[in-house]
Amino acid sequence: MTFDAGVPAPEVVADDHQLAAWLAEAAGRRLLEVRGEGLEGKELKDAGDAAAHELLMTLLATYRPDDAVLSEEGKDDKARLDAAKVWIVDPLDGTREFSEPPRDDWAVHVAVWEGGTLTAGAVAQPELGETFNTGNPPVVPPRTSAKPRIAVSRSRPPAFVTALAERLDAELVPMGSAGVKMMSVVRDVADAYVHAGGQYEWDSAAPVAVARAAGLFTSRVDGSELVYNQDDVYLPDVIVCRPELADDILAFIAEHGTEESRPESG
Ligand SMILES: Nc1ncnc2c1ncn2[C@@H]1O[C@H](COP(=O)(O)O)[C@@H](OP(=O)(O)O)[C@H]1O
Ligand SMILES: [Mg+2]
Repeated sequence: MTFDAGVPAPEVVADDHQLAAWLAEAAGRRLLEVRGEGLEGKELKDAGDAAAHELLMTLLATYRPDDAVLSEEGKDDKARLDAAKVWIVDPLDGTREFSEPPRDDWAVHVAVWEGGTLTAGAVAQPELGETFNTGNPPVVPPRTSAKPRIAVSRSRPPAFVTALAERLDAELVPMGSAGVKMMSVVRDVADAYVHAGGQYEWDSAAPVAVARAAGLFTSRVDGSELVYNQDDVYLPDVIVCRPELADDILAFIAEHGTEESRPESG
């Protein structure tokens, strides 16, 4: 089967925000197609990772031939460290959930890094028919829950987040994909996503760009800035939350640490 991504309009090609959204949406369509091919388990995971990566690499080579790319599924070309602009992509975030139809908690991440900072980003959630992006930043609705809700990994929730939830009198909302969890804060499905113990730049770059554009608080768990396009792309912790929760979350972590978080389990 030959997938047809279509052709982006000239104004889309001319704008990083719009191109990021178009690319994430196209890769999402490709992933929906792969999901319909009858594969299961590891075969479905591998097919999804590969198909979305290959499509994004082809499209980026076509529309941004001069820019560098850092992809979870590609070889890390360190030329990106000297590049003016780098596209940081996670072709399929929440691979585990992608392989468990009809779950909808998986995403495509496309971010742009330029001059030391994230300048654009898009997170597609194909099963929701939504592509959150910095070109048309989402408006965070008023909070509908008096009790804070903390989005947490469904397969490997860090132990300290359970303690944090007790302190804040919050409830945990388990779901897959780092991008889906950050967008859940944008969508008022959760009020915070707090993670430590392992992750890479592609897991957070695009959703952090979108969350910032939507006015949410973003940082490392020690309150320092999230920094991208580093030599070592391991970026193990992140907070995305409604601004009014940031002080309490940072204070709890400063006091108790994140030590109990479990190491990578695959
Ligand atoms: N401890 C850890 N070490 C490395 N990567 C981690 C991790 N915890 C979560 N991640 C990555 O963050 C993403 C979201 O995970 P989770 O759904 O458990 O919250 C997944 O990305 P991928 O699906 O792209 O591999 C996962 O691999
Ligand atoms: Mg990922």
